[in-house]
Amino acid sequence: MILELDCGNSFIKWRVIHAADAVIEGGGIVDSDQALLAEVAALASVRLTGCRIVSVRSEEETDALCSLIARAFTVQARVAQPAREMAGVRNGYDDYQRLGMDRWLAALGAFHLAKGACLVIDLGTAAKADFVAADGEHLGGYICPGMPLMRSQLRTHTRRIRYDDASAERALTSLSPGRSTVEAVERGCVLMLQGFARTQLDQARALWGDTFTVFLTGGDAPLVREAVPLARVVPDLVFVGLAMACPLD
Ligand SMILES: Nc1ncnc2c1ncn2[C@@H]1O[C@H](COP(=O)(O)OP(=O)(O)OP(=O)(O)O)[C@@H](O)[C@H]1O
Ligand SMILES: CC(C)(CO)[C@@H](O)C(=O)NCCC(=O)O
Ligand SMILES: [K+]
Repeated sequence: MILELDCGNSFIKWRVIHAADAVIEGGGIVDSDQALLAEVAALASVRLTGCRIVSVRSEEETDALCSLIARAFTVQARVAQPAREMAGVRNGYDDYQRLGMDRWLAALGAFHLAKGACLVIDLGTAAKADFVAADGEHLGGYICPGMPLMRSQLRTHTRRIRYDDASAERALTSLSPGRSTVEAVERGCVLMLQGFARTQLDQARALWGDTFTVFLTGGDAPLVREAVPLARVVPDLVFVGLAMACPLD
């Protein structure tokens, strides 16, 4: 079985798949390396034969995680590396090594699934959009603060915005104008996220008319789902690209 890891800025998404047929044996989201080891170890009957990782963390942090995995499961992790071109997609950055690996792999996965022009909207700690043309040219993209960053900036830089996570969740049962601080902030930030997604869609239409596929991924994808009804929601899009960039046998 193969352990797959997507190390974002706030969370690590993991899953274990069968090497032969990619059937998913288990998975989860954790907020630390130690929690990851505990959850993977707790998965009964797991004998890992390989591990592949995509990370947007520092090289030191990623190396440390690889060492932990090597010690705990005796497998050598393969870490996805930047490329100028892969699987028919050409990296659009002036310096291809600077493009976030999560964005690059999501773009590879999306182009593979769409087999044509596509827009990827990935809503995590940061909100990202990437454009890949029908000929595989990655045109570039956008990075904005995601929901967690918008929220924490408001909390950090104002004196009177204070609320707990439970009331934040309750506030999102509707998007009508807020009648309390928590409603005003939470709904306002969701509308920002939806506005981001709609603007990307407008750009894609201007470029490609109606012939493109929109993919929605990342932990906060559900918050904009209704704003982008055409989108294919693919929570594991980065893993699709990871398998392409790091084949194991
Ligand atoms: N089960 C979950 N665990 C943690 N976060 C979740 C979960 N479900 C939804 N979320 C939301 O997903 C968001 C984080 O998304 P994601 O995990 O894609 O971020 P990330 O990969 O750490 O960030 P980035 O991709 O920008 O580096 C948070 O705002 C959180 O509220
Ligand atoms: C934008 C983030 C932080 C999102 O996870 C990541 O893709 C990253 O660190 N990218 C490097 C900067 C860039 O993509 O231009
Ligand atoms: K991510």
